[in-house]
Amino acid sequence: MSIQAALLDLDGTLVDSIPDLARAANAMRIKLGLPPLHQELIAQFVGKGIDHLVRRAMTGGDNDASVTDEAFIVAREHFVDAYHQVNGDHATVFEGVIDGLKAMKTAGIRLAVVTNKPSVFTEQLLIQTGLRSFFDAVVSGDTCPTKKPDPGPVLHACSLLNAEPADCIFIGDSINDALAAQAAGMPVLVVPYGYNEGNSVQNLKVNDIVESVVEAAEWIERHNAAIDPA
Ligand SMILES: O=C(O)COP(=O)(O)O
Ligand SMILES: [Mg+2]
Repeated sequence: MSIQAALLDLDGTLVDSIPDLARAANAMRIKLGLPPLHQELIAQFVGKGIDHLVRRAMTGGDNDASVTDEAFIVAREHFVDAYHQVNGDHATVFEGVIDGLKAMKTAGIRLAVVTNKPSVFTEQLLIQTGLRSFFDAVVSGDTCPTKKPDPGPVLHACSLLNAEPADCIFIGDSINDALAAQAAGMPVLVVPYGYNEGNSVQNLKVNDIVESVVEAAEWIERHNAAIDPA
């Protein structure tokens, strides 16, 4: 079947949101009496939703350090307050995103965002960056009972788009996207410029690595032309 819909990840694929996420994480740390962390380290904590980011930012990435539920609740509130204030301020749309989305739209491909970011922040960021109107559906980290790498949010996006998973493709930047898309039964392309928890995308099991969303649009066009030559 030809590809009829594309599901795109947000942080690290469409938008470089690290400057704002790092500001909010460091504002949280300062409230907790902790020194700020380097932006590059904070970037490794992004991709599994904000609860994961808050926990990792509290411990400075030390997986063995324990965080009490009470301390986590306080820290999360600090993070959410700070991120509300800065979300979108220093975020930039990656090169090739607008042209790639336009090309897919022109080709009749329906588009959805599937992100682990909570919906209040997703909507704010999509509107502020001017990307919201490209998308027929948006699934955020709190839309479904589970987050990526679980396939639940990916399958939910398919049903919102009225598309079978086998007729969709996922475009993301991390292992969470690759695992969720594969478990949902669709091919996945990854971009190398995102976060992927500090690891290279070269080792991910994906259908292809594309340099940009424009290249992803070209990949889909080639795929569809091979299946259904005009
Ligand atoms: O961890 C996050 O909040 C961002 O996640 P995303 O890469 O799924 O957009
Ligand atoms: Mg991402």
